[in-house]
Amino acid sequence: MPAKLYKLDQSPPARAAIMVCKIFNVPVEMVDLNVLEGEHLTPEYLKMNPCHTIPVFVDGDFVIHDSHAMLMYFADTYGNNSPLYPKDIKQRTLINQKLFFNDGVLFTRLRIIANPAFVHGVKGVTKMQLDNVQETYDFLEAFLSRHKFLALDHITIADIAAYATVSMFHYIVPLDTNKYPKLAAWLKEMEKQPYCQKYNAAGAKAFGEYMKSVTETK
Ligand SMILES: N[C@@H](CCC(=O)N[C@@H](CS)C(=O)NCC(=O)O)C(=O)O
Repeated sequence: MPAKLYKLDQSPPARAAIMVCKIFNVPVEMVDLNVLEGEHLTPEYLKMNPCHTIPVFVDGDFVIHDSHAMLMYFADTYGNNSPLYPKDIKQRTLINQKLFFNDGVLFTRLRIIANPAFVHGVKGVTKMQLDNVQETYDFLEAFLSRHKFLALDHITIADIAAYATVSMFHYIVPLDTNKYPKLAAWLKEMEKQPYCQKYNAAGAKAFGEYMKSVTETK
């Protein structure tokens, strides 16, 4: 049986997994999940991923239920020493740190807004939730003042994971490009990457516009 990636194009972690699969030609069958129909809540899906999140990668009895772990696994297994995830332990640690930053800070701050709206139909957003997104622009600007990209001076899997998330932020919190020039330049550079254009742009736009429509301040 071929390996499968359960995904949803509107989901940032799923898009990051798709982009890295495509970059490294990971042999995988892509399976779309309809969250609105509860396809992530079936007993079969919960057996693979009790947390019922998307994406999930399954290869026989080997299951990965976190996109960041997937990116590391895809790079190590199919990346052939790619600079996207170098073997040098210090560089790797800097990349891992920014992958955890995406999961723990960037994506979490988006998920707190997006999940209630998309999964549970709860509309509206608090000022604090928007301020939390705004604050990530300060973090990102500071990181991008140290290196050209988030972890190093070249693109790594951490940029791909973070871009999948941050490319949606401006729909809910407009970005002041004068105040955040490094972040604006990083967004522009990432936007140019063919895999971002092909596998991120449409999903980010669709979900971003949806988010904009449901996030009037409470
Ligand atoms: N840390 C996980 C987070 C995945 C996640 O929260 N995905 C959202 C979609 S963007 C989801 O599945 N939400 C549905 C749910 O939690 O029931 C990852 O990186 O894969």
